[in-house]
Amino acid sequence: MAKILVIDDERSIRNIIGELLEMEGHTVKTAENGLQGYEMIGVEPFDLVISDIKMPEMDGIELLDKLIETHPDTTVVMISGHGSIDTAVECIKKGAFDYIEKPIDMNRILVTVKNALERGSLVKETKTLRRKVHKVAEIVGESPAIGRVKMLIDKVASTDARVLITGSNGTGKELVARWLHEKSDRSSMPFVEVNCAAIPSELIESELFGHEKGAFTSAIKQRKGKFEQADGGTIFLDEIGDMSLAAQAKVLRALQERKITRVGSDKDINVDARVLAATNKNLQEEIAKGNFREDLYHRLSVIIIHVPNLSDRREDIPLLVDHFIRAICADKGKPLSTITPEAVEALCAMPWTGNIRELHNAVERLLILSGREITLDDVKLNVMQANG
Ligand SMILES: Nc1ncnc2c1ncn2[C@@H]1O[C@H](COP(=O)(O)OP(=O)(O)OP(=O)(O)O)[C@@H](O)[C@H]1O
Repeated sequence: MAKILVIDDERSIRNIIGELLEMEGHTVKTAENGLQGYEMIGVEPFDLVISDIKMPEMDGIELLDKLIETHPDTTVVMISGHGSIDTAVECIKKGAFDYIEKPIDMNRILVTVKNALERGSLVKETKTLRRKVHKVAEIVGESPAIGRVKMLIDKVASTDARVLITGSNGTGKELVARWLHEKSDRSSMPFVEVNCAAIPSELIESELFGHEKGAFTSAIKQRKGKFEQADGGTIFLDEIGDMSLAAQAKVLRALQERKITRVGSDKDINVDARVLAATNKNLQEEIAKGNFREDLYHRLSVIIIHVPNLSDRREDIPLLVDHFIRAICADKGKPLSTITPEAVEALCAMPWTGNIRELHNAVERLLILSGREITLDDVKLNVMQANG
C-alpha cells in the first residue's frame, strides 16, 4: 500500500481524506500548509502528495514548483476550491497529475488516487527497465584469483554489509561494486557513484549531503546530495583514500547514525543507502600516516574484496582479449577481427601495470591499426613499442 501526504489548511478536509485513504489500507500523513508538507517530504519520501491550492505560508502552486525541481518523481494531485479551477488546470499544465474539486466527493478521490498511484508505479517501473537495459558488463575470467572475487560478490551482495574494494588502478573495482548492487535486493533502486578524488575538498560535503539554497555563494538553489539520491539503493565512494579528513568525519557520522544534514540546514534526514567504497591506496598505511581515520576504516571494511592485478591472473588474458575484440567490434558495428595465437602469447607476457583498462585500450588500438587479423607484428609495433 502507498504512503500519502495530505496537505490542507482545513483540518476537516485533511481528516476526511486521511480517514478515507487509511480505510483503503494506505499510510497517510497530514500537513497544515505547503511549507510543513515540503519539510516532511524532505525527511521521508511519499508515493503521492495531495495538496490544497490556497494555503498560508506556502501555497499549493509554490509547493508544486518546488517538488518539480527537487522531487520530480513525486506524483501530485491538487485540491481546488470553487474559485480556483483555472489555477488547478494551470497546475496540471505544470506537471500535477490531476485535481479534485471541493466539496470533496469520496468516489472521485478514490478513483483519482488509484490512477495517480498507478502512474507513480509506472514511472518507477520505466526507470527500473531503463536501468536494466544498461546491463552491467560481465566479469570475464576463470582464474582462481577472479573466481574468489566472484564468489565473494555472490556471498555478500544480498546482505547489507558495507564492502571495501581494494586493488590497483584499472583492475575492475568499479565493476565489482556494480555487481554487488546488481545482485542485491536494491538493484531496482539507484546506484550512485562518487569519485572522491575528483571533487575539490571544499565541495565534497555539499556533493555528498546536498545543500539548502543560499548555504554558500554559489548555492543558488536547494540540491539533494549523493547520499539522498542513493536512498533505497547503493552509494559507491570511489577513491575513498583521497577524501579529506574533514569530509571523512562527516561520512563517519552518516554511517554511524544513518542520517545526514544538508549544508546550511540543521534538520536531519534519514537515508537508507548501502555503502560501498573503493581505493587503490593501502589504507592501513594511510592510517599510520594520519591521512585516514581508523574508525571510518573499520566502519567501511566489514567485508574486504581485493581485486588482483592482471599480472597475477595472466591465464585470463586470452579470454579478456577475445571478449574485448567481440565487444568493441559489435559496439563499432565492424566485422569481427581475429588474432593469431602468437599475438595473444605476446600480450600474455606483457607487464600490464595499468591492468584491465590498459589491456582494453591496447585491444581497441590494435583493432583500429591492424588488418582483419591481428598478428604478432601488430602487437610488437602498436602495443609493445608504444608502451616503451
Ligand atoms: N574481469 C573483467 N572483465 C571484463 N572487463 C573488465 C573486467 N574488469 C574490469 N573490466 C573493464 O575494465 C575497465 C576498468 O575497470 P574499472 O573501472 O572497474 O576499474 P577500477 O579498478 O575501478 O579503476 P580505477 O581504480 O582506475 O577507478 C572497465 O571498462 C571495466 O568494464
